[in-house]
Parts: sequence; structure tokens; C-alpha cells
Amino acid sequence: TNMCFASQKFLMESSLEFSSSLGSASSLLSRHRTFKVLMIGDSGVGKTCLTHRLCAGQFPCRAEATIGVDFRERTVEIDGEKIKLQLWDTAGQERFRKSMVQHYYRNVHAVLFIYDVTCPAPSTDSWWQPGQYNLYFSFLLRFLVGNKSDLRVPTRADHQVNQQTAISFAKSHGMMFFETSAKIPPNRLSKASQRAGQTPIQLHQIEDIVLTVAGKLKRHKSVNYSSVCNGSFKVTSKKIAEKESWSCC
Ligand SMILES: Nc1nc2c(ncn2[C@@H]2O[C@H](COP(=O)(O)OP(=O)(O)OP(=O)(O)O)[C@@H](O)[C@H]2O)c(=O)[nH]1
Repeated sequence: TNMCFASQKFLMESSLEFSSSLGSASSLLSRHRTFKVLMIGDSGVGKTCLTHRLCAGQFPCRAEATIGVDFRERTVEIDGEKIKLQLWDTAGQERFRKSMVQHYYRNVHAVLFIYDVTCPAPSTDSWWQPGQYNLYFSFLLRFLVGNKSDLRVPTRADHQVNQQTAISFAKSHGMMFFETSAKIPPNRLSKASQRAGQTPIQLHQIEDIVLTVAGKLKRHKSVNYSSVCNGSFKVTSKKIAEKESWSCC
């Protein structure tokens, strides 16, 4: 993880930008919306690696503890519209989380709560603290992502987070659920768990996660044109409470 105290000048508002001159047909074709997505989770769960994988398609050869906040971007096209995801990789270590990360909660559109499937917490509620985060995030799109599925060992189920428990937890907190591996592209269903005669583990491809998050964001937001600056439209997002009931994919 690079040490990077991201500058406030970077797109703190959701924006609909027209990269070429206003009013021309080509500007309409090249428009895109930018959405800020926070990656949150305990230290070592793989936020940085997942951010790299989601944005660059690669697992980083070296990952160090994040200090402060770093971000990476990925643009995808959904139904003819370019959606830019700006993934903000926050520090998992408590000392950084408390002091700095909250500064970056502003103008967030979605949150990915990451946990390590090989590290069961004493209770599901301690993966993240709804009480603490609800204040900021209750109106946002929220996703629960189990990472490091490649490290699951069927014979050691008691040392891993039960997927059904995680799915129930996600549903009860209005989150969409994914389980994946930033390191090794997972098969959709864990063959190991099938062999062991257990409930098959559902696994999600990184690309599916990117497209689902972008698609949900595209449908979740409505925009208000608020100002025009520097030859580009600046559009402020109007946040709408999500009515849709989530289901696991
Ligand atoms: N096997 C496996 N290892 C992973 C995976 N994702 C991350 N790791 C490893 O887990 C360790 C921690 O990864 P990071 O991405 O730095 O974790 P982080 O959540 O960003 O940690 P902080 O910056 O301290 O908050 C590294 O050694 C990674 O190589 C994965 O999907 N599978």
C-alpha cells in the first residue's frame, strides 16, 4: 500500500463530467459519473489487494499496511453510460482509522465492508459495528465482502466464517453479499466444499463484483445539476434511501 494522504481536491462530490466542450454531441457521448466507494475492514483482511484487483485486475506483489487513505479508479460501461468507481482504500489499523479515516466519509456513495473468511469474529456483529457506521452509512449502498476464499479449507470449517451466517448478517443489515478472493480467481462454487459434502460455498468473480457495484450505483442515484465550472458540468448527487430489498447473488 502506498502511503498517500489523498488531497481534498480530488472529487469529493459526485460529478457528472463532460470532458469536451459543453453542448456538443461528442460531449454527451463522453459523459461519465464518478462514484466514491469506501473500502472498510479490519487490518489485514485484504482491502488493498482487493482494491488493486478490482481496479487494475491484478493482485499486488507487495502489500504493506495502509496509512491513512489511498484510492484507485476503475471505469466501466453500464448500459451505454460510463461509470467511474473511485475506490478509497482506508487503513484498517485502529490508530489510523479513528484519527483520519472519518475525514473521508464525506460524499461517499457506497461502502464495501471487507472481512477475511479465514478469521471468524467472536460474533458476526463485530465484523463491523453498525452502531458506529450507521450514522454515516445507513442511506448508502452497502456491500459485505468475504475475502481470501482461496484459503478456505473444508476440513477446518470451525476456523472460518460460515457463509450462510455471513449472508444472513448481510441481509439483516441491508447489504448485498459477495465472497471472493483477491489472489486467485474463484470458481463460482467451491469444489472443495462440494467434495466434502457440505453446503457449497458461493463465490463471486472480481469482475462480477465491479459490474454489480457500478450497476447498483447507476440505478441508485439521481442527479441535480448544480453548477457549471471550468467548462464542465458539476452535478451534485441527491441521495435516495434504497427501497429495494437486497438479495444475495
Ligand atoms: N491468500 C490470500 N491472501 C490475501 C488475499 N487478499 C489479501 N491477501 C494477503 O493478506 C495480507 C494483507 O493484505 P492487505 O491488502 O494489505 O490488507 P489490508 O486490509 O489493506 O490491511 P491494512 O492496510 O492494514 O488495513 C497480504 O499479505 C496479502 O497478500 C486473498 O484473497 N487471498
